[in-house]
Amino acid sequence: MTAQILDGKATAAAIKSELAVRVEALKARGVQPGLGTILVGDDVGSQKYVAGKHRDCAQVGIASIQRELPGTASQEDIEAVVRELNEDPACTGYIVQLPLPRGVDTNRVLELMDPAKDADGLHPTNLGRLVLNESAPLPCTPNGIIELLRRHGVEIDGADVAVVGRGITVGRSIGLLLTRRSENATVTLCHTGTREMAAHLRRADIVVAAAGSPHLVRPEHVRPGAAVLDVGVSRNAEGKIAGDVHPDVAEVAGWLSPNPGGVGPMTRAMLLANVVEAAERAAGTDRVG
Ligand SMILES: Nc1nc2c(c(=O)[nH]1)N[C@@H](CN(C=O)c1ccc(C(=O)N[C@@H](CCC(=O)O)C(=O)O)cc1)CN2
Repeated sequence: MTAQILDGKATAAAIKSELAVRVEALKARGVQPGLGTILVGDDVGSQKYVAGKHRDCAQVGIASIQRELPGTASQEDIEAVVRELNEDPACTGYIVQLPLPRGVDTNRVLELMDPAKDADGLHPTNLGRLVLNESAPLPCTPNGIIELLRRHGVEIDGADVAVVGRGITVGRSIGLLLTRRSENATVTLCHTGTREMAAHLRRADIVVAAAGSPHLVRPEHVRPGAAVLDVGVSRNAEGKIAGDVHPDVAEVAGWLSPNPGGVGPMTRAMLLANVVEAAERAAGTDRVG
């Protein structure tokens, strides 16, 4: 078997075209959505991801607001920029690029954000709303994974899903989305303390690998025909990317998201979707395009 590719790049391009129409409709009503980013430090990966977010904004007509701080910035320096974007009317939504440098209290920074401007869906109020089944911006990578599966016709309803990794951008929140009535999956969250991880993976219809551990998921871990999403990214000394999924998994899986070109572009597309939805909500209608 050779897996069908879950093409995130092409899917994200289609989503961006749909969003561009909605942004036009907002602008026709005098509403200009604007995405802010706060980048602290000089991590090459983070710089690339933030640059990509602003390229996407230009493509769909969203204004860009960029704030950069050195890796030596203090907690107070970062919080001052958060307060500034909370108050800036041109910034209709924003993100704090993660991870923040060691020593910074990430939770305190996230909690200081205005939840109405939280374009990542990572503010505790918005995560709480998700738990309570209330309307909230959805975390971008989990939402991107679901959209990627849906648009490729992979059955989620009733599926057994194994997630590897308990980070805040993916592992912690994806179960909240996948177990909603609209998705109806059964989710097992595996992590470094999980015994028999191979057995959990082998049983799954869908595997989401988000551990940041190169080639952790190997062909013998995957049920033939399963869908495998490669989310983790590790970079070697030369900056070359390795995903969490071994390339030979393509011989066993029914669907496989490439890395790069899979979940990453979908994460960015869902960020834009959150910005557009927030602007539409603020304009007094759920969808104007
Ligand atoms: N505030 C946030 N921080 C982080 C998030 C997040 O959702 N919000 N997720 C990740 C990084 N991330 C988004 O910020 C992200 C990762 C990957 C990509 C992407 O498009 N990757 C490309 C490859 C790019 C390259 O060459 O390196 C791909 O997969 O094709 C975009 C965004 C952690 N931080």
